[in-house]
Amino acid sequence: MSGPAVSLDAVTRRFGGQAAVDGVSLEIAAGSFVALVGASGSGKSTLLRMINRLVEPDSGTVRIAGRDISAADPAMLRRGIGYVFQNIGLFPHMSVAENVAIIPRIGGKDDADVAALLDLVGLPVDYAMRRPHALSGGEQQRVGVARALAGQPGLMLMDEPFGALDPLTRDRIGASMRALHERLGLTTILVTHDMAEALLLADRVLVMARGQIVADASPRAMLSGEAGAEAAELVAVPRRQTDRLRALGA
Ligand SMILES: Nc1ncnc2c1ncn2[C@@H]1O[C@H](COP(=O)(O)OP(=O)(O)OP(=O)(O)O)[C@@H](O)[C@H]1O
Repeated sequence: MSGPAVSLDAVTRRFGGQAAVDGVSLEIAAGSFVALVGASGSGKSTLLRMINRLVEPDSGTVRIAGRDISAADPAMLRRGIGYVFQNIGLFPHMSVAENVAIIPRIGGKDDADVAALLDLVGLPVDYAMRRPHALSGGEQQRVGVARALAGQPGLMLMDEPFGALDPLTRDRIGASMRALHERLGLTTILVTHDMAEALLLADRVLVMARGQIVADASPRAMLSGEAGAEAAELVAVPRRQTDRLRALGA
């Protein structure tokens, strides 16, 4: 099984005359893991949210598995797409199990196998009866991932999902997301501010600036400086940190 291909053709979205996403054309291969990086305000979230129609483009076409999504019913469309974002917003009055099961229930699908989903995201099964407030931030994000997976999506859209987590937890959840991506044959698009995370998790890194894709390369090509000045500037940050750490340890 493989998640769907996603394609954008000259997609533009303006807010108050300013283009947040400016004529972006892009082909994302089925089953790939793509990271979207770039400065704050460069248009990453807007681009991502046009793929599940939380934001509508002013012009251009978004296709999933070759189908123009503007013709789809937005609710139906979202049933096939997992969406995880920072501070996922679990329902506080519901148990973890109820939070996870709500997506398939809304979608009219069979009940979710909550135990299997918790296991998939690395949470103990006995967490199922807890309320969200009794979980750490990282555990809540894992529940958010389980909830997003409950509808058995082929496509996962992740918007800074690990942003509020400590670095160790972030590293662990990132690695388990990559493993889940492989295991479930997903297509994954991850928005992140962390270039090291993008380089370590993704097959392909897209750099956005001023609403456009200004670099598009594999992590290896990004690291070797073949992806242009904007990418080199971003890659320089983790590289400088690594050098400084190495110097400290010497
Ligand atoms: N609903 C909205 N109304 C008005 N302007 C918006 C709206 N959503 C986004 N924008 C503007 O569009 C631009 C791109 O925003 P977007 O959230 O896509 O950037 P981003 O790269 O995801 O930023 P960040 O990394 O800070 O999350 C910004 O200038 C933002 O202020």
